[in-house]
Parts: sequence; structure tokens; C-alpha cells
Amino acid sequence: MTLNTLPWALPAFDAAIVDLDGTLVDTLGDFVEALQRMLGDLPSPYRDFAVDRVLVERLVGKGSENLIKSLLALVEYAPTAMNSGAIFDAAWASYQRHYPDVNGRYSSVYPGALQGLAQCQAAGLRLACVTNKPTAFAQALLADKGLAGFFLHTVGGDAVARKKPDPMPLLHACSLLGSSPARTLMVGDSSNDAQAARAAGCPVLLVSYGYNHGELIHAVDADAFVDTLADLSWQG
Ligand SMILES: O=C(O)COP(=O)(O)O
Ligand SMILES: [Mg+2]
Repeated sequence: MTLNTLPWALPAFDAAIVDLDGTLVDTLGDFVEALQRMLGDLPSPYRDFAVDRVLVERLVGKGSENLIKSLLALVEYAPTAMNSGAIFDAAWASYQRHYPDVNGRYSSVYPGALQGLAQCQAAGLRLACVTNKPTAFAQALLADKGLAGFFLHTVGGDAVARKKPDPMPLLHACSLLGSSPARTLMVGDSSNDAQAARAAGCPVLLVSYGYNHGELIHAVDADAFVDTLADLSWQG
């Protein structure tokens, strides 16, 4: 998509809310590694299951708890000595232990993401990162990738009572940023982001390269799509 096909220019907004996984940083490698280490701490058949990027791309997006539960459900047909509640508790504790060591080591900032953020900042937009990733993991990742300085606030999946696609984290971010939803652009990569934005009343732009639960992103109800965040422009 070229600059001119965007329905607005950045000065149409006072603020922007930007998603993290699949929008700013390709984190599939971090998830694969953390989940594989987690499974390695569990009994058979969990420890024998191989995780890959394609699988994680399909499962990621609704927070860590959902990711772990969905993965465990894929192997739960096999008999195990532990019940599924105990397996989840062990998996959760293991994932929390491993993720900080993995965070940022197997992931990379998408081409154009830094430029897009810089253009938003230059246009005077106040920026918040709203992600379903736990806040501590999100802050550490943003810092590791040199992106933390762009954001006034980071609202993680554990920051408010409900996660995207609920509008609650977006409305919370709008209030932290002091901006009205109608003048706050949501930038994301999945139907979670778009549904949350619609429900909050924020215009929504989706990137075409992220993770959308294994489904086509262009089928999602959004105001615009871009192939790179560098397409975000000060001029219309
Ligand atoms: O951790 C997740 O489930 C996805 O996080 P996101 O909201 O940054 O895409
Ligand atoms: Mg995302």
C-alpha cells in the first residue's frame, strides 16, 4: 500500500496505541523457545511434543495463559499421570521461569517499525503500547529492542481485568494518554486489535505481516492495512 491510499494522515490523531507481538517485533522465535523449554519440564507426552513457528502463529494473540492452555490441549489426548489442572500449574510456573531468559533473544524488530514510530513521534502523537503479553515481559522486550523510549505507557495483558479483544485495555490507554478514542489510532496485527478498537471507538490500522490466528488479515474489519509501518505518514 502506498502513502496516498491511507484514509488519514498522522495529524488527524492526538495519540496512537501500538500492539507489540506481530506488529513491532516478530516474537515467534521467543515463544517457540520458551514453550519448548516449558514442555521439557513436563512429563511425557508433553515433553516429547515439538513446537514450531507455524503452530505458535496460530495459537498466539490472546495472552500467555491462553497460549499455554491451547498448546497443552493439543497433546492432552495422550494419557498422563498428572491431571490437566496440575499440568497447567506446572507449565505456567515453568513458562514464567523460562520466558525472561528467552525474551528478545529469538526475535527481531520488523522492517519499518522503528521508522513508523519515529514518524508518529515527529507528528506529535502520544504513544502507548497495548499488548496481551504480560507487562513485565513487554517492557523488557521494548527496552531490549530500543523501542521503550517511544512509549509513554505500556499496558500489558495483566494490567487491567480484561484483555483485547475487549476494549478495556485500549480505553485505559486512552485515559492514560489523555486522548479521546476517536483521535487515537490503534495499530495492530490481528482481529483482537481490530475488535478492541471498534468497541473502544478508535480508528484501526492493521499490518499485513503479523499473526492473525492463522486467518487472512484482510478479511478483518479495519479502516486501513499497510505492509510496513514506514507507510505511516505525516502527510495525507
Ligand atoms: O502475547 C500475546 O498473546 C500477543 O500479544 P500482542 O497483543 O502484543 O499481539
Ligand atoms: Mg499482535
